[in-house]
Amino acid sequence: MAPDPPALVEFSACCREIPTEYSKEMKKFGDLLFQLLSEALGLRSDHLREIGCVEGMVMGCHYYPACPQPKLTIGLGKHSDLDFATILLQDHIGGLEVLHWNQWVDVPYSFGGLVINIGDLLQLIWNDVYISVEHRVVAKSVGPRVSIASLFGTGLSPNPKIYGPIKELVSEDNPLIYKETTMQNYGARYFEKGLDGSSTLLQFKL
Ligand SMILES: O=C(O)CCC(=O)C(=O)O
Ligand SMILES: [Fe+2]
Repeated sequence: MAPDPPALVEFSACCREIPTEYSKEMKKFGDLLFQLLSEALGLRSDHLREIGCVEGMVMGCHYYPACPQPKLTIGLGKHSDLDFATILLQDHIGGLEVLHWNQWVDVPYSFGGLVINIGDLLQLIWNDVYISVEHRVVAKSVGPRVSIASLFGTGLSPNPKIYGPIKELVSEDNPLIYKETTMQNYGARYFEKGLDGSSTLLQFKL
């Protein structure tokens, strides 16, 4: 949906306006979110925007049908997002879980609530100051469940920008952990590996 949103005719007539409107609001919210994240790290408030963290946004719309045998299947396997950050809207069915101290913890549905997931590329440029969250979606016997993920990053689209740990966040106490990469290269490694439960970040450790 950003930087080049698809032409309206590419959407089915029934879902032209709401997703377009929603993506515009998410883009605005993304601008604010990355300002706050910059400030939280003691950087200038426009730091993350200036290096292009809000330039690209992909919207992933998920549909999980009700499952007759939820114990035998999984909605979406364990992974961390490859982008800078994701703003996630889930519905009342729930099922999203995050891995915390090796335990799966439920992320309950909250009316009007948005879940923010830090992605791999933010962990890389933050040099592990904050960690990209591993998460999954368990199958449910009720449903369908619908969720919309607004992923900030340009994924596999050509983008020459090079990303590496932000200088201000590297110190004697927090030495350089990751190699530099483009988003496209990171995305290619991420998809090549697939959702096997391990982190693509390991391939970028120095
Ligand atoms: O459906 C969900 O709640 C999670 C979706 C997700 O993890 C993703 O799009 O990366
Ligand atoms: Fe995800």
